[in-house]
Amino acid sequence: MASKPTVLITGASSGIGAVYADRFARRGHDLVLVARNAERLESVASRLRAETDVTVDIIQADVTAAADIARIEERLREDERIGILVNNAGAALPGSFVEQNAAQAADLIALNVTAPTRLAAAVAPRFARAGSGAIVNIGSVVGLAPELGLTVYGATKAFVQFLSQGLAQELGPKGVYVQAVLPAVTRTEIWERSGRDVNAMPAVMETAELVDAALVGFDRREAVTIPPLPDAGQWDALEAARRAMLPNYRQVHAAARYRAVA
Ligand SMILES: NC(=O)C1=CN([C@@H]2O[C@H](COP(=O)(O)OP(=O)(O)OC[C@H]3O[C@@H](n4cnc5c(N)ncnc54)[C@H](OP(=O)(O)O)[C@@H]3O)[C@@H](O)[C@H]2O)C=CC1
Ligand SMILES: CC(=O)[C@H](N)C(=O)O
Repeated sequence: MASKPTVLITGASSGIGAVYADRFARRGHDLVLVARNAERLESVASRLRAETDVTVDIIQADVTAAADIARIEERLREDERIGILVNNAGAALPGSFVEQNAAQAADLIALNVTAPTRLAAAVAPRFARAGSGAIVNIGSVVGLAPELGLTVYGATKAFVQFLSQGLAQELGPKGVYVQAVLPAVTRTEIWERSGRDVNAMPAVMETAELVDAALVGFDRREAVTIPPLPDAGQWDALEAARRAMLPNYRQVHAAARYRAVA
């Protein structure tokens, strides 16, 4: 058995996932790479096999297809070499909420919400039993910003963040590390695929810088890593404000401002 855990990365055929594959390979981790486009996956895999000593398997799969995700879940449950899951596969939608339709929203939720939840659920019991392992979930700063007009996409990413923070609470004491990574605009195909021009954005991070920063957070075992945020204190303040409200939710009566005036 390899001394370093194998890393399973979804959405590794391009963009952020392909850079994660590169970086974990260079750290000496064997890889299992997942995406729909087998040719592109194989191209990433063969380059990494040539440039590093690691073993790279590919799984051609659509994580929204029942039979395909079942195969990945089985691999996560049974392959004890896999010690890190990177839930990265994702997409965005073109247009505004009224320009999108219900089927597009459901498809996006299947990809950005259901798939990472299922994969985390498949692997978490084994990691918890072993007392080790890591789950990295790629969210987005859009999940913190309803103002941006990317409502369904942002809602899926808010879910990813909550899922990650909740899993960190549940699994952290069992020795399992869970990280939410929240990129902002990063130069990848997601923009073109969702009908947007990344070059029209005022600030764009390159994938290498994004992933290298995310891995600094990973190595520090941060629960939430926001690579573009200059002042970490702003995130800490948001978390402190949220936590300060927790004891106030336990009430028998509605708050005074909601009581009917006699
Ligand atoms: N780029 C950005 O500005 C930001 C991106 N993110 C997040 O980063 C993650 C990676 O996206 P990014 O690298 O930007 O975009 P890309 O479009 O370059 O990568 C998306 C990856 O997901 C895979 N994928 C898409 N749909 C499926 C599917 N149904 N089944 C399996 N794999 C799938 C794609 O491969 P294939 O087509 O071969 O299946 C591809 O490898 C996403 O979760 C995204 O939301 C977050 C914030 C900002
Ligand atoms: C909106 C997007 O497409 C982007 N992936 C982001 O999260 O910023």
